[in-house]
Amino acid sequence: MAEASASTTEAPRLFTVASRASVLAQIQTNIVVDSLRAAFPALDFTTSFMSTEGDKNQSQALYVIGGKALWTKELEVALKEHAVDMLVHSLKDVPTTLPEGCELGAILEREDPVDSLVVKHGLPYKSLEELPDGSVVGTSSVRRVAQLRKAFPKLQFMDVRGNLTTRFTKLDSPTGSYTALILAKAGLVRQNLGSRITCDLKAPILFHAVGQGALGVEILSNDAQAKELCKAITHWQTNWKCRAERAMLRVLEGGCSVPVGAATEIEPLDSSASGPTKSKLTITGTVTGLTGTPHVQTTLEEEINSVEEAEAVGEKLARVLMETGAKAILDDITKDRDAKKVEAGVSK
Ligand SMILES: NCc1[nH]cc(CCC(=O)O)c1CC(=O)O
Repeated sequence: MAEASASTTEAPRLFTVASRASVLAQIQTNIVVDSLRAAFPALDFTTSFMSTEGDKNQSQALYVIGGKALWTKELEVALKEHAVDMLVHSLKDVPTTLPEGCELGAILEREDPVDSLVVKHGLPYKSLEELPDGSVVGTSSVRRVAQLRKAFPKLQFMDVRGNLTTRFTKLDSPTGSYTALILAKAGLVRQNLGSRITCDLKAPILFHAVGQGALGVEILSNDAQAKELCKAITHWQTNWKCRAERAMLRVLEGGCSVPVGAATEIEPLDSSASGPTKSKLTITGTVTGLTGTPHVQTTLEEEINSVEEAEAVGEKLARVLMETGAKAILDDITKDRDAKKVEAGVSK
């Protein structure tokens, strides 16, 4: 703790922890600041919230307005200008490759990473199986639609954008067209809306997104003090699992808008160890065609001793997936998207 405080000749450093201005982002930032304060009671922390391009542009499809960097770019500018010290992100929204000079300093303990079903207020259904034929299910994730289309061919999946409040208003409106929404459980729970969940959709029905449910803290690579603070709030099991998932996605070259799913478990093999220790990592990766087929899925189970070894397992998993059909699926999607961009008048 003492090493992290400023030298006695200078004023103590105030750490500004920043994120997007959405309700969820603010809640997540407060989780990070609470952990920092608990670990470093003598240091000063404050928060800063800014709206990003992704928050402002809610009408155009995500593949038109750009990739994942949409949510992080403005924040990274503030980080690089030293206007703020740490950025809090939903890890699943963080690109697998960060800009030069930035890195993920911390990954905090994951909430349940699964997706959940929320049914329109007043309707008696609990699960996707119970929804009447033709029901409209709202989700803007190609991963969810691709994986669910084959098992539920009689349901219609429709895009829904906006923050959680907007989405719930659209769902519950008596004249609205949605019968249900699929959302990440973690976001619902963190916003105290867990009571609206009618069921969880887990593997093997639906594999969650890479990094889903975990918080990531981005810092400048040359900020040794921030790095040390981040190390103290990192949950090593979540870190190993999510680094493996992200390494897989990096090799698959997918952003948030590719139908890649994951399910990861880690079992420490030395139960007496309190920190990172030899563990059994079990990771499943999936890549699904946009219509539900083809679907490739592989599970690797390996003993690992470090986060680097976790990443190596994720990379290996991606290579196996690529060789067994993922490459054809992803190439197809890229072609299709480029064609749509040309139609929409956007240069690639
Ligand atoms: N893409 C939007 C997004 N980014 C993170 C979350 C929820 C929290 C999380 O997964 O960590 C959500 C909403 C959702 O997918 O329902």
